[in-house]
This record gives sequence, C-alpha cells and structure tokens, in this order.
Amino acid sequence: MTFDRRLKIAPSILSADFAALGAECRAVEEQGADWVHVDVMDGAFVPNLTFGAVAAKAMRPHIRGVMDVHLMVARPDDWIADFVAAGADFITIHPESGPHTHRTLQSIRKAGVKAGLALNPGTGLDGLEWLLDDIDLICVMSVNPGFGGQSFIPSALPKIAAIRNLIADRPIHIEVDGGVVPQNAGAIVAAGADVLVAGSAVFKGGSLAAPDVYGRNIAALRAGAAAG
Ligand SMILES: O=C(CO)[C@H](O)[C@H](O)COP(=O)(O)O
Ligand SMILES: [Fe+2]
Repeated sequence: MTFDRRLKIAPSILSADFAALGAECRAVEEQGADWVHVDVMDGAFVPNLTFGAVAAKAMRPHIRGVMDVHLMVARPDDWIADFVAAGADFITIHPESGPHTHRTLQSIRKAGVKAGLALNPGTGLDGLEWLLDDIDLICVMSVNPGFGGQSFIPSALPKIAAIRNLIADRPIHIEVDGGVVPQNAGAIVAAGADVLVAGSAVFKGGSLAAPDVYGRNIAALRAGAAAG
C-alpha cells in the first residue's frame, strides 16, 4: 500500500456518546472522518478510565476505515495481543509506559499492525532517531493525556517541525492529539502534521440526532488546515 501523505481527520471517540459508540463511529465516518481515534485509558498511566479491547472489538465492525488505537495504559505489552485481535490498524504507545519501547513497537509490527509512538508535551526527541525504522506514526501530544477538551499547548508546533525535519521523507505519519480546533489546524499542518485528532472540535454541538453538525465541524477543521 502506498503511503498516504494527505491530511487525515481522526475524530477522538472520547467525546462521543459512550452509550452508542458503534453508531458514533459510523456517524463520523459518514460525515467525512478519515480515521477513528480510539482512546484507551486505564486510570493508572493517566488519571482517567475509558474502556479496553472488548469495547474496541465491539466498535470494529462499525468502522469501515482506519481504527487508530491510542494506548494510555501502564504495561502496554500486556494488552497488545488483545488490541490486535480487536482489529486495530494502528496501536500507539507512550515511551514512559513500559521499559522497552523498541521491543514493544517491534511486537506491534510483528503482529501485522502499524506501530505508533506518542510523545507527551514534556517528552523530548532524545532517542527518537533510533526508533524511526520501527515506527509508522509519531503522535505529538498537544495536551497532557487523560482528558478531552483541554487547550492546545503551543510548544507542540516547533516539536512537530523538528520531527518533520528528523523523519524527512520516511513513510511515518505525524499525528497531533489534543486541543486541535479550526483556528490552530493551519499552523499544525504547516509545521508538518498529516493526521489531526479532534474530539471536542468534532463532536461539539452535534449528536446522533444531528450528525450533520459533525460533518460541518470536520469541514471546518479541513478549511482551517487549508488556510494555514
Ligand atoms: O488522547 C486524548 C487525551 O488524552 C484525546 O485523543 C484528545 O484529548 C482529544 O480530545 P480533544 O480534541 O477534545 O482535546
Ligand atoms: Fe488520543
């Protein structure tokens, strides 16, 4: 498969109606989402709890395209097999969450799934060059992980640019996660990102009864990205 460098909008299911996750996945895809971003929080690595692989597996048949799993859990090695079996296309881990980042990334890829590395706002790029052959995606966290609806941390912008410079034309996605809104989408894409995760900015004002609002919100993010 050729590497897709075009802009992708990935709604974060964290801001969806948790009583209707399958329908919410279908709704955002029908309204123009490229990927669906699935935030897994364990109440230990981050101070919030969402769901595990059982719920992700239940969502899978409702996602036609890419299921992008963001693992905010302690000891991700314990859970990778379950999320592979759940049908994840990408599994992204945090380097602080386990002792052997390189091995964990390799085990994701060995299972036939694309491997991502998420960098918290306070995490630098030290050692990243030694992982480039083993990753398909770098997720620049532009909020501290754990909650939706937080404000974008501006230091993410020079970090995205530094990562873009480091990876050059390697087939690695740069995803940005947290506080993405139409007003900052242009600067984020100009800095070098190609995947915009957005929870509040996509689900705001909409519902399963009014899914066209999701479509308008996604279109506003694309327009903001193009204007940058
Ligand atoms: O990983 C996350 C938080 O840890 C979410 O993906 C992120 O916060 C998206 O939500 P919002 O767009 O509302 O900031
Ligand atoms: Fe996320």
